[in-house]
Amino acid sequence: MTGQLLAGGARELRVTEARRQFFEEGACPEGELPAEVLRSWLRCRDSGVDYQADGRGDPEGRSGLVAARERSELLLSNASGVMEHVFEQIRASGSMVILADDQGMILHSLGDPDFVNRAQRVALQPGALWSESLRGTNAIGTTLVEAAPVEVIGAEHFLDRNGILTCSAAPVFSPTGEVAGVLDISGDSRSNQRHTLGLVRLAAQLLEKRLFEIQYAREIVVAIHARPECIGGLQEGLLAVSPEGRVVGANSIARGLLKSLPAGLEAVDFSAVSRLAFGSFIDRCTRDPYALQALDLRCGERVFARLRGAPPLIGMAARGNRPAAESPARVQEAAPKPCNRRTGEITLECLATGDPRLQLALDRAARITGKDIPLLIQGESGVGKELFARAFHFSGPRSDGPFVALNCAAIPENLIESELFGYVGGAFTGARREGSVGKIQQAHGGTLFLDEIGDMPLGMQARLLRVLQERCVTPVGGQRQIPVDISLVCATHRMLRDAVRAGSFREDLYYRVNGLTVTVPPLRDRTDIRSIVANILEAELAGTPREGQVSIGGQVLDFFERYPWPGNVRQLQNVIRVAAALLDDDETEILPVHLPEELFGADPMDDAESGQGLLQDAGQPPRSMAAVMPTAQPAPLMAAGGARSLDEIELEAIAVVMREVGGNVSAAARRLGISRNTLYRKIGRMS
Ligand SMILES: Nc1ncnc2c1ncn2[C@@H]1O[C@H](COP(=O)(O)OP(=O)(O)OP(=O)(O)O)[C@@H](O)[C@H]1O
Repeated sequence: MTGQLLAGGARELRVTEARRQFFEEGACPEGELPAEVLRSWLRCRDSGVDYQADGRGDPEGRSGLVAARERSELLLSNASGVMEHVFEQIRASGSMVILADDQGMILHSLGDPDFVNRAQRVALQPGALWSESLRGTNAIGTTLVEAAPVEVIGAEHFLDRNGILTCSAAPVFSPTGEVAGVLDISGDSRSNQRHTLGLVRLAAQLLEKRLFEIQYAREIVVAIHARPECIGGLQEGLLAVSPEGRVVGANSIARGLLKSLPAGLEAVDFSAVSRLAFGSFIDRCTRDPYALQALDLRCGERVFARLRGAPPLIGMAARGNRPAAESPARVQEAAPKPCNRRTGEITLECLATGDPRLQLALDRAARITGKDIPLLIQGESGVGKELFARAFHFSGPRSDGPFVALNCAAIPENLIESELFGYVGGAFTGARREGSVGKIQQAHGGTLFLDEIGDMPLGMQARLLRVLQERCVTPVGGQRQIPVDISLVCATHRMLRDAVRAGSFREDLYYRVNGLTVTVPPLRDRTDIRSIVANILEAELAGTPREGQVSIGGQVLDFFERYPWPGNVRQLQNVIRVAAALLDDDETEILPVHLPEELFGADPMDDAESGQGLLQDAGQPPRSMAAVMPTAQPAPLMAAGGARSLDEIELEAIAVVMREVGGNVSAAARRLGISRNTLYRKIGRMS
């Protein structure tokens, strides 16, 4: 403390001497004063401010104050809470907290009565103008000029009469980057506190944040910071972005991070500050609203980012690359989107590969896109119901909105409620402090896909019905109803009508969810297997060096067309994935040898023992891959043309053993005394 006093005393002496040199000798005492104070002294001298003045600058009349307060109403009404909070920290320190507008007019103050009386003697009170041009160097006026926090202690004030003050001030920036006002803490020059400037800076940031949140309550707000742990705290940068991807607001921290935002923000596109397009950012956030996304900025820095606010805003954003007023009819006229099977962005048209039953379902679904009619998709497991639902979503006017899927059979009954409806912070033990946004809300502006709706618990069915009727959702533990705008698509592998009869599915919900019912046929009944295979292979190899290089052998395709596919398209997809992975570097055709072992007869439906097999009757579905192995009739060692080659004999031996073991490669390898890999290689030569 004594040290601090001594340091304070030495500083005072230095400033007194600098003052003498400046005013009496016209010198510029560099190094003796903080740079911003010296800059200010020079400005004051250049503009003719009289440092000995004492009669100027009395408070404006009451009408001036009323007008100024009206002009800064938003600032004033939001500042009082912050000011009270700051005042609590400095109470009894002989100080006051002051809010001034962007001209330096004091709008409001809170202070210790003792100091308030003394402050009034120098007109530090509401209604007084503390611009630098009027009162010389002072924390409020100089902060406005410098647009940065400033501390002015004792004799550093330009006017002699203000030497009794010590003042610390920080600018409050508007969300468009202009200085909207100044927060200041002033006290007796003898009681300068070291941390005051830090405190007033924090308070200004808090106020800025509040103003930002109010102004952009309806916009998409993105929180950013270079350090992930700062997101959610006072230090986070905030960006407000319009649904079209235009940055319309940024707090001062975000401006610091982005480096090149102009004040006023006219026409700044998100892509001008970030390398990741706004639509892609929104997509990532929609997939996981709580994950931090890394954003590489155009200025070369990397920050972490998270969407703030309720997901309804996400929906609006995602839709927003097109004007809100655009009619569904026009949207449908737009050029069809190309299929992207890897990202799941496909349309109903992409799914039309020639099967007449599926075509009927596609045509009917296409007629209701953009209409408020719920779609119910029926079909066995793995037939492509979710893919159908996605295609329906991407074929309609909501295609730029989120597609949010929930499998009602895959999550425990006690979690469905919070997954679907979300919850507020502290709603139950183990709940996240910040709460969680449910799938229904996440789907706002887009499509909610409820897979296996028939497995939804009855209690949940009642709540879902209410949401569908009222178009509002109330998170678990919350009171507020949040409006939602969703298109509903449900899927089930069982007959919902039977579930209604059995009492496990509510009849009223049944009628709500099946506006239109379509059925996706099982793979064994489809006539377009070759097209599906081609699509799967293409998607599987896309982006790899083998893209477009691999084909599927005729024998394998024949087998695929006759196999019953109990696991439907999902099983077929796995088979092709494995086969593609088993290809050697120099192989470009998928052959029987590349197919997974279970298709070779390990299957319980294996028909090897039934005597059926290698030579199938046309039209008879094979039960195993053994059925498509080459015919293996034992042949004599000597043929008509003389002794046969060792290769031929070896291949025949393999074919005989394969037949005996019903196509089971492991068993055949054991019996032949060679490894499975060697056997695979040799079988490859046979095909
Ligand atoms: N026509 C198709 N072409 C290519 N791949 C397809 C096709 N139909 C479905 N698939 C693929 O098959 C897999 C299973 O499809 P999907 O998940 O849509 O089936 P589902 O009927 O919803 O399954 P479940 O009943 O188990 O939920 C997915 O990986 C999907 O991409």
